Amino acid sequence: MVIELVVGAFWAMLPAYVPNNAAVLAGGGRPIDGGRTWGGRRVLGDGKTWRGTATGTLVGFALAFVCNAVAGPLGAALDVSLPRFSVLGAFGLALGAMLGDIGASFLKRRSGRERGAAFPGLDQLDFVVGALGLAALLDFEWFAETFTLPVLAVVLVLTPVLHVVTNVGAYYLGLKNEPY
Ligand SMILES: CC(C)=CCC/C(C)=C/CC/C(C)=C/CC/C(C)=C/COC[C@@H](COP(=O)(O)O)OC/C=C(\C)CC/C=C(\C)CC/C=C(\C)CCC=C(C)C
Ligand SMILES: Nc1ccn([C@@H]2O[C@H](COP(=O)(O)OP(=O)(O)OP(=O)(O)O)[C@@H](O)[C@H]2O)c(=O)n1
Ligand SMILES: [Mg+2]
Repeated sequence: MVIELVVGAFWAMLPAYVPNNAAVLAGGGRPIDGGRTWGGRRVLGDGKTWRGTATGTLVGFALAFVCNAVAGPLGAALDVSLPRFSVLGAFGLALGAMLGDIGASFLKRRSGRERGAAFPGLDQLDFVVGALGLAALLDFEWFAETFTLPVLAVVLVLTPVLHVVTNVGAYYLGLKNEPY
């Protein structure tokens, strides 16, 4: 049924959703590009740091094991079947989410956008493409079992909505400088 599909898709994406939240909360320090420029513009910019990337990846990866531990009782209480994460699948989702976001910053700088500028569409889906791509690359069997076509369709519709809601929430809580 639809509710089970939406809850399952949200659950399967949690290790990809949380890394960017954690990076915002823990970010700062040395930028990944070390201040280097390409074509007169920063390669990535000060918004992509080693600390944010490492913390985001670790938090997303660790969350997958918490999810695995509670999926049984929580699924039973909600009367839904919640997907489990393989080690490589979890790592792919967490690191891939960070890499997707970093890739988007690279594209933003190449297209002349300064740090913090919006790139509608890319901002909402960069981490989804990175997360699903790396998870599929690292553990395709688990990926194909978990991210069936209906689940992928829900992820593509649900994520931009959640991204807008969390970013506007984080902006009004003073955690982000821009509401996107
Ligand atoms: C475990 C840690 C360290 C933090 C978790 C805090 C938290 C409240 C997580 C919610 C996780 C979640 C399920 C999010 C799904 C939505 C999603 C697609 C998020 C993608 O991340 C966006 C992030 C950075 O965006 P960008 O790098 O692409 O620019 O947005 C910023 C988020 C934060 C700074 C984290 C804290 C956010 C809040 C406290 C916002 C308050 C949230 C609401 C009012 C609504 C929450 C709604 C949902 C969907 C649960
Ligand atoms: N890999 C990352 C991703 C995010 N952040 C932190 O989270 C903040 C918000 O993230 P994001 O919106 O992705 O970065 P922007 O500063 O908007 O930069 P960009 O335009 O390059 O996306 C960043 O400023 C930075 O403090 C980080 O340290 N490392
Ligand atoms: Mg931003």
